[in-house]
Amino acid sequence: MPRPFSDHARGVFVSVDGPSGAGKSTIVHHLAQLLVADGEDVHVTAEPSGGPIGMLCRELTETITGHALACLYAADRYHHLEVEVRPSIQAGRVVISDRYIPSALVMQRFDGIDPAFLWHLNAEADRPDLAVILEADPEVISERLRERGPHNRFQLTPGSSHAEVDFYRQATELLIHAGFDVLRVDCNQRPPEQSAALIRDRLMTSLPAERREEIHDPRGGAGPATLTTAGHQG
Ligand SMILES: Nc1ncnc2c1ncn2[C@@H]1O[C@H](COP(=O)(O)OP(=O)(O)O)[C@@H](O)[C@H]1O
Ligand SMILES: Cc1cn([C@H]2C[C@H](O)[C@@H](COP(=O)(O)OP(=O)(O)O)O2)c(=O)[nH]c1=O
Repeated sequence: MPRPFSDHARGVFVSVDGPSGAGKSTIVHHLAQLLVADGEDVHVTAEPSGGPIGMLCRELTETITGHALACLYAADRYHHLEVEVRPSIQAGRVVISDRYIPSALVMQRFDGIDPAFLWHLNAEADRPDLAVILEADPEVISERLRERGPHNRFQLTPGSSHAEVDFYRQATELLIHAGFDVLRVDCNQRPPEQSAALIRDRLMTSLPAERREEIHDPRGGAGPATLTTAGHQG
């Protein structure tokens, strides 16, 4: 079962998902900067991870489909948790992952996979302390994607942004129903810096009191806040 917040030694785990072009990578970057300015040690990571299974995901997403690809992404997630995410959380860092479980509940739907299968496949992955879902209208994101060009085969299907937004809506409902702490952020009009500030503020209010006090304390002899970044950001 996913571990509750109180099991984390000191750190915090935040995931950021949302349709391609919604602004995940940009917002993750700004959020990390804000948290470092607050004195936090921050570790920015992404899925697929920079590890060996993540590399396979990147290599094979164009050629492997369906259940096999869903299992490959889930394998990467469990390995990523074990070797990178949990150790960082246990070291007291704020870990921000650009894509996590919600992306799996959405992207593999493009290959027609049953949401119940995707849910069970990911059921043992740690629950983030905060699951951020970026929301934007299909017209807004498809325009951004047109400008930058397609990143993957999912984006080549006509109307893919509409389907993706719809899949995210369903996934978000599922996550909320399962008790995830979900923060939906409307990214249609809001500049990415503002979205990042909103997430940071929400993070502060949902942290246990003793952790909030630590953040607001001057670091004293603790040394400067650090920002580490895993390879292969999205
Ligand atoms: N709120 C926003 N308003 C306008 N442009 C944005 C906004 N957020 C992101 N962008 C732009 O949209 C593009 C996609 O952003 P990116 O962060 O790569 O999205 P994602 O990681 O979700 O695919 C980038 O060119 C980025 O500068
Ligand atoms: C985490 C995850 C990613 N993916 C896919 C979606 C993207 O095609 C790719 C992530 O690449 P990324 O570089 O983040 O894509 P983008 O810039 O478009 O956001 O991996 C899945 O299919 N399932 C998953 O569980």
